[in-house]
Amino acid sequence: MEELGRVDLRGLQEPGSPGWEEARAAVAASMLAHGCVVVVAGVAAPELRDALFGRVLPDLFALPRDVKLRNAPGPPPHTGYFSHGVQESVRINHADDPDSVRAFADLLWPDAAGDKPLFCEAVSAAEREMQRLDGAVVRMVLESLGVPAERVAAAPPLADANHMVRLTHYAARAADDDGGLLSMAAHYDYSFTTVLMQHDVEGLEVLARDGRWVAVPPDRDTCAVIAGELLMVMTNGRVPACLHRVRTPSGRERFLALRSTLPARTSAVVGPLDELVDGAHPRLYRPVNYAAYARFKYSDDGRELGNRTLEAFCGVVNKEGGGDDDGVEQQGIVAAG
Ligand SMILES: O=C(O)CCC(=O)C(=O)O
Ligand SMILES: [Fe+2]
Repeated sequence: MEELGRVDLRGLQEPGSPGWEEARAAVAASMLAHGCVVVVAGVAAPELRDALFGRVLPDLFALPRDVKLRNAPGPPPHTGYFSHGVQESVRINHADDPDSVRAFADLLWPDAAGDKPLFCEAVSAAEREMQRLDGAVVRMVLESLGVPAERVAAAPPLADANHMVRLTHYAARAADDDGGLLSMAAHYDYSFTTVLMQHDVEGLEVLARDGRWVAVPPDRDTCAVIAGELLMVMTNGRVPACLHRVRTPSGRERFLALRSTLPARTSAVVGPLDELVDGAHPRLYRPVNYAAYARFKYSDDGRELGNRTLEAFCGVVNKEGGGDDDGVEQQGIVAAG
């Protein structure tokens, strides 16, 4: 049985640092098998992580709903605030820019109320930590697939990206004796990657390659890095998008901070890297405008397809001796993972 990798990335953020190659092998093995790796973080000050989960997130979600709704700039999936079942979530685009975080804080706490400096410091520190981990994981995966370093550095997840942060609250509910209740149904993220920062309360589960649901422990010094659908497209299917869900059998209230990498511009088109398409690896996806894909995924038609939207939208069925995209059916590739 193949386990999810757990790799210590402390002090290992740059290619060439001692231990990089060993860590790269472990990260790539787990990402290529499961679309997920658990990384030991420990870069940001632990007191800021404690402040984020102990004060900042509870204060944020204690605000009245109409206040949180001020941050709702667009329809799904760009919604800045949504609530569904026990889940409630806010989204901050370009959260690597301290001004974006500050603008979000100003929107929710327009006067002096609320500890805005702590909010901004804790959210920005978490974003920086998750961005560093994400950058290392993406570099390691692409390097191990043989993509040249300069292409890796220029590729959209590492350059020209929207580093989007979502902060989520799951309300407490009665403990679930048989553990069957989901707080969030199984889904793929449409991002390149998502880094998930849990804190003490269990919830994240990922589908491993052998078909088992694996709970990712909510350790304070780790983050999970999962592949989204854009990374699967970009790597021509080599990295499977990670199917994941949220299940909290203890019923405890839970907070989560996540950071997703998206293309910086909604006009961006993502396709398989040329280096990853060859005779042995025929093209699996047509280039996709990610914003159009995201709209489709959350449309009525998309919802009907459940977790098979990517293949329906841009999957290529390769025929023996084919290569003519016009005659290609738009269905049929089964999602890896
Ligand atoms: O709460 C979690 O651990 C996962 C949340 C998630 O998958 C999402 O918001 O897309
Ligand atoms: Fe997700």
